[in-house]
Amino acid sequence: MKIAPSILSADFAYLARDVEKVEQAGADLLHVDVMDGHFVGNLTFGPLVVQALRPVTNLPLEVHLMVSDPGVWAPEFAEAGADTILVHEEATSHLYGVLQHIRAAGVRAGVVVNPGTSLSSLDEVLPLVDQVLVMTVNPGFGGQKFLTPMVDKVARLYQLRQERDLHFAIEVDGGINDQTVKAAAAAGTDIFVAGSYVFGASNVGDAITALREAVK
Ligand SMILES: O=C(CO)[C@H](O)[C@H](O)COP(=O)(O)O
Ligand SMILES: [Fe+2]
Repeated sequence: MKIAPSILSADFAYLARDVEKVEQAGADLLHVDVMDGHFVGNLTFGPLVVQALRPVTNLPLEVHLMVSDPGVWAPEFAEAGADTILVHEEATSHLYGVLQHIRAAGVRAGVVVNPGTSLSSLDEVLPLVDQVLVMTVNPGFGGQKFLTPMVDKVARLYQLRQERDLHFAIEVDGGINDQTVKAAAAAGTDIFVAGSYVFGASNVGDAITALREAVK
């Protein structure tokens, strides 16, 4: 399993310090939630924050684009040093092209589905992506409750991957803690985003260890 702490729940006044903490605690990658106040009702980071983080960590940076114009912003985040860029299916009518452009820039490309979006809408892009992110909360805010019905969606995605002999990583995002992680893991998740559970803990190392222990 890979654990991707979401810096949405970090202390923004001490971002580099918090990133260093999770890196030392054994996080596998860093999840950066980019929100534009339009696609979702919250505003967070721009490419300059990714550019600032790049030299302070060796962790791969994955950018979760919750913006209305992913085709406009993806190149900016690629340039800023993103290793993976995740684009919402719901955000663009040019999903295939945006994913192609991300890959052409030498960056891993992923697609994201909101809880209400069917996996069938990903049929044509699955062979093109390195990662599929199943939202397990409605996007926009950290600290929300895990949507249990999404476990079945992950299981169906896992099955689809096998049937079509594809190799994308399966990721979940939202409401992951030492309990919800179990069902998500059993359904076939490879990468677990965790924001409030990790950064809200008194010891981030203990929180990351608890996630790993929970799925053993
Ligand atoms: O994309 C997100 C919200 O849109 C966040 O990555 C997600 O909510 C993580 O936070 P938490 O683990 O606290 O639920
Ligand atoms: Fe996210």
